[in-house]
Amino acid sequence: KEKVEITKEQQALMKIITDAYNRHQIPQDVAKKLLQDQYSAEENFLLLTEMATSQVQVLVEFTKNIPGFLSLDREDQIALLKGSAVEAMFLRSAQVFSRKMPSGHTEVLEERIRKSGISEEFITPMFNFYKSIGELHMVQEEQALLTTVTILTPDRPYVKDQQAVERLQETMLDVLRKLCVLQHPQEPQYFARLLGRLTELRTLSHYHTEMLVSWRMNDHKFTPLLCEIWDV
Ligand SMILES: O=C(NC1CCCCC1)[C@H](C1CCCCC1)n1c(-c2ccc(-c3nnn[nH]3)cc2)nc2ccccc21
Repeated sequence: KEKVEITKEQQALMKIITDAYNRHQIPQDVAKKLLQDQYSAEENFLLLTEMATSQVQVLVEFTKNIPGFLSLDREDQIALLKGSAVEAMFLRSAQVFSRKMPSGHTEVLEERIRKSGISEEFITPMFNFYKSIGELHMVQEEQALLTTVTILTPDRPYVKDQQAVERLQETMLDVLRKLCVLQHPQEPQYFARLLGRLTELRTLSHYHTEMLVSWRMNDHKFTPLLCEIWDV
């Protein structure tokens, strides 16, 4: 049985990424807001676009802290951000949903999201994803590295130097793999399960444009940044 060991460099890399991930959190907590009051579909949609806009800004700041990201071709940096923004949003939403809350709060939050205005057909796949993320009980280092691996996906549209992105992603995957073995020794398949969630995430993100237009309301307004990132 080979001894899995995280090197000093990998330890330093993990600290940089986890600190950046925790530092670049959304200012106000959307879950708290949703638990406080019930809002109309219009108010919920506005809340979503506000949260998503600030999350994109936070994502840009976070990527600047990924060692090697700023050395990539600048247009490739943009392509990676644009290509991963929706997945990063659903991943962050899943982590918000899976956070430990006082008893009964998760059920209220789920109800508020179910009734928020999203069309029924997307509610099931979205919550299936949220619950499958919750079941993993990821530590914050795993959450930060999983988001980093998602951002560093080489086959996003318009990425020119895929090899450079692949090399970076492999560096992160190696740390994540070791971390999973050390954090979940009883579950040798944990790392594979974790990567399986990224496939589910990509599928969920394919629905995203349809999800947006299917909100039960007339006029869907977006911020300029979201028009750029969400292709709406
Ligand atoms: O604000 C939110 N998510 C932010 C979390 C932090 C990162 C940036 C996004 C939304 C809420 C908006 C207001 C109405 C209820 C949902 N949200 C979602 C969610 C719901 C539908 C779409 C979507 N996309 N396209 N159509 N609908 C996206 C995300 N899942 C959540 C799980 C836990 C907590 C909040 C959650």
